Amino acid sequence: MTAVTEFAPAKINLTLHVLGKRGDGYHLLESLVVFAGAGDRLTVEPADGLSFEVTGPNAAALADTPDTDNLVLKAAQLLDDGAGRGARIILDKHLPVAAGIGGGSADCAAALRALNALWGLGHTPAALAEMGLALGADVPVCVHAPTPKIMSGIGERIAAAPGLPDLWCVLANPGAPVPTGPVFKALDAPPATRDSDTFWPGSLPSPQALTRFLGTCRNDLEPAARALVPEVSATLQALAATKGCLLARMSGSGATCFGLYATETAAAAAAKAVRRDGWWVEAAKVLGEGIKAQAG
Ligand SMILES: C[C@@](CO)(OP(=O)(O)O)[C@H](O)COP(=O)(O)OP(=O)(O)OC[C@H]1O[C@@H](n2ccc(N)nc2=O)[C@H](O)[C@@H]1O
Ligand SMILES: Nc1ncnc2c1ncn2[C@@H]1O[C@H](COP(=O)(O)OP(=O)(O)O)[C@@H](O)[C@H]1O
Repeated sequence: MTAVTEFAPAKINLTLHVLGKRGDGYHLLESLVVFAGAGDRLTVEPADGLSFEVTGPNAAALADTPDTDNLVLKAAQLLDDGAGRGARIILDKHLPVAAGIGGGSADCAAALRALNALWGLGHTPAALAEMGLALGADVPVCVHAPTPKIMSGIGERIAAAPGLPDLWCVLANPGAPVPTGPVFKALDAPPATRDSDTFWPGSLPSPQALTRFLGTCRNDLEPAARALVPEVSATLQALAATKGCLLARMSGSGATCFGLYATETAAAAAAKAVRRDGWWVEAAKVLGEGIKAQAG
C-alpha cells in the first residue's frame, strides 16, 4: 500500500440550534453543517512503528498539545485497537486551533479514513463515524465530509442537507482560542428538550432563498461566546460590512465567524477587506460533491 492523503476541511455551522441537554451534560443540537475548501491535510505512509509529525503554517498552534492528546494519534490508537500496526503520520496544519471550525475533529476524521485505507481494515464510513464519536461530538459529521449535512443528537445523527446554491465563504478568526466546553456552560438556561426547531426545505436553490432561510435560524452559542470573547462582535461587524455579504454568523462555539458570498470574486475582495493583524482570514469555496477535485 502506498501513501494516502486526506483533506480535512474546515467545518462551518451555518445554523446551530441547541434543543436540550442530556443527563450527562452534553447538549442536543440541530445544525446545518457545510465544509470549506480550506483545511488541513493528513498523509499516512507505510512504516514499521507509529510516528507523528506536525508541519504547516499553523503547526505552532499545537505546540501546547502533547502528541498523545492529539486527536490524530487518538484516532490511530482507536482504530489499531492494540494490534501494533505502524504508520508515519504527517499533519499539515493550516486551520486555527480551538476555533469553532472543527480542525481537531476534521483531522481526527481524516486519520480514521486514511488509516482505514492504509491498513485495509474495510470499515464503512458509518462505522468510522460511530467510533469517532468517542473522540468528539463533531467527529461523525467530519467523517461524512464534504457534502452539506444536517447534524443532530449530540452530533451522532447525520442526514442529507437541502441542496444549496454555489457559495463562497470568508472565514475570519480574531486570534482568540475558545474552548468549546466553557461556551456550552455559559448558556443562560438549558432549553427545554425538543425534537426539532427547523422546517427543512427540500432545496435552497438561489442565494436569495438561502439567505431568507438562514435569517430564520440562529447560532445559539453566539451570545455566550460574545460574552466570553468580545472579539467575536468585531469579527461579525467586519464581515457584515463587506460588499455582497449574504450572511455573517459565528461557527460552532467560536471564535471563527463566516461571511457567505454568491461569487468567488466577492469572497476574495471581502477577505482582503476583513484582514487585520493577528487575525486568520481565508476565502474559500463551500464544498459540494467532489472534495478532491475542488480542494486541489
Ligand atoms: C460546538 C460544536 C458544533 O459543531 O463545534 P465546535 O465549536 O467544537 O467546532 C460541536 O458540537 C462540538 O464538538 P466537539 O468539539 O467535538 O465537542 P467535544 O470535544 O465532544 O466536547 C467538548 C465539550 O463541549 C460540550 N458539548 C459538546 C458537544 C455537545 N453536543 N454538547 C456539549 O455540551 C461538553 O461540555 C464537552 O465536554
Ligand atoms: N489535530 C488537532 N488539531 C486541533 N486541535 C487539536 C488537535 N488534536 C487535539 N486538539 C485539541 O482539541 C481542542 C479543540 O480544537 P479544535 O478542534 O481546533 O477546535 P473546535 O472544537 O473549537 O473546532 C484544542 O484545544 C486542542 O488542544
